[in-house]
Amino acid sequence: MLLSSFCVKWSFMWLNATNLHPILTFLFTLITVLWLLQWFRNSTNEASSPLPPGPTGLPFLGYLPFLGNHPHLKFHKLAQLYGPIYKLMLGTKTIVVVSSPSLVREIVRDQDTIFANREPLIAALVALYGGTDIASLPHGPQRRKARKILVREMLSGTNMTNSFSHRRVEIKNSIRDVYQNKIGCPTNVGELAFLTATNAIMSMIWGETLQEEEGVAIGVEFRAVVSELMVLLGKPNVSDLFPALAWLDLQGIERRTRKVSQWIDRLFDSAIEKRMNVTEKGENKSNKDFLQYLLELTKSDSESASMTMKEIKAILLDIVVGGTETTSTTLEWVVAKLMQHPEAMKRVEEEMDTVIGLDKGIESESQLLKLQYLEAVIKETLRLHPPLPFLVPHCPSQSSSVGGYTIPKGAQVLLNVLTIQRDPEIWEDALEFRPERFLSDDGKLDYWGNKFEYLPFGSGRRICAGLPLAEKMIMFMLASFLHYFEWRLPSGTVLEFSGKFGLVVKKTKPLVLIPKPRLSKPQLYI
Ligand code: HEM
Repeated sequence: MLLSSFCVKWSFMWLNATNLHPILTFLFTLITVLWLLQWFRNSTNEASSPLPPGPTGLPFLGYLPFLGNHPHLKFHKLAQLYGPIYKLMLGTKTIVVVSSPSLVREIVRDQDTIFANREPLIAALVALYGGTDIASLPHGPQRRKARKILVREMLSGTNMTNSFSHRRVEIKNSIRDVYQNKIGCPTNVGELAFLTATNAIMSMIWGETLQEEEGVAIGVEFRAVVSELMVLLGKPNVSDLFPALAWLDLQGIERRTRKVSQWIDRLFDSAIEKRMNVTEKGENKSNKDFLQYLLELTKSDSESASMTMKEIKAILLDIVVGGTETTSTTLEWVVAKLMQHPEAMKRVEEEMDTVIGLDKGIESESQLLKLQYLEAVIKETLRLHPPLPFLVPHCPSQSSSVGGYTIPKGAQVLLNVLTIQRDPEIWEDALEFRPERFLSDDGKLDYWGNKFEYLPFGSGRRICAGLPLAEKMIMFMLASFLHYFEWRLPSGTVLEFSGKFGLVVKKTKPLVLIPKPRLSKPQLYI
């Protein structure tokens, strides 16, 4: 019955289409064939073991027309309707959404080798050096090598301690800038956080390579570029969903991504050229920055360590793009939550007054380690507003069974952290902002993804490679912004908490606040 009514509708559409332009006729035929192939493939799978349940959608397009402007909220709603594992089609792509800790465990622990793969989409291939960056590479030796270089070299315990001074200088610069130029003025908190994070990360990567004024100018433009890239990477792209149509680039995503990535490539070229000039002159031999270390790998004889220039740029991209928007978005959500909950803000301030003191600045990492309530506030915000609510899609290298359902090879698997972290079956008063819950758990819920009910950084082989840096940066920036300044909403402003979809979900309406100094001595700001 369903099939026959579909056939009638379809023949009607077909007849109309054939009266149109021959290109449309060609497209129509192509899409029909692709859809039938997909339908046939799915029915064959279903015969062996069922695919997960899920909404049917329209022929060819699948669920695409129903996703709306807030796909993250739609995926969250569908989890409530279809349960902990559901499937939907977006064009020719199978999307599987997994929303329970026990099924996540099956994926990132029991079958991690199969699911630790990625299938980079067109925007990622264009922007991320042909998908040679850590986040896009499939599970295998090349990814292991790149990840090892990032995690063991740049983010090793020693390097994290040594790079504290870089973070301190850049955060101090931002504090001075706010004190001198923004007191009493509406200030975009996300933008401030982004510039601070970018400067701190760039300073760790290539130290003094870029001059100060050049750095500030780059920072402002860089934010626009990275924000656009995150949207382009997260947006459903017709070219991915219907590969046969990719050459048309109907939404212009490939063209826009190419433009953005050329901008970033020029930035890297300029930094690399300057670093090479400095190295040739024989300067900076003792205190190597990360770029210098990477460039030395281009000359390494060992195959397991040597890197091409393209691979180096891909790692740089992982750090500067992967580390800036995520960190600043988290910070913006945290400050927004604290503005909404003045009692929590008061407790944060009291803790800082006791640990640091109103007559002192933040000078060491050990001070930050004592700010336990602030840490709980960050964790609670990441629970309610994970910046990557579905992580980065995982893609099984072979068909596999999860929760009794087949997940076909090549499906895009979204681990629905948003729904898990707001599940009332798991969390008491799940939708309430209650940082205290992280104080009474004896530190069991950390960021390392061992408890599958709390995964803002993912879990398993693909867990965020920048986690040690992310943790330190958020804490340091946040503690500084809140210790040095008191923030208030401009009159007539209403706080709102909707998120704008992209790979990173950031606040739709930027958080704008007015700062006022908190500390007793002006010299602490200079
Ligand atoms: C608050 C800040 C951050 C958050 C919330 C965050 C979150 C995430 C998440 C959810 C993933 C995907 C995990 C998965 O697919 O299972 C990821 C991957 C990744 N992140 Fe982060 N991240 C943050 C900061 C950073 C920083 C500072 C860096 C770089 C220094 C970084 C580099 C990476 C890389 C390279 C990957 C890919 C890992 C892989 O596929 O093997 N991230 N991050």
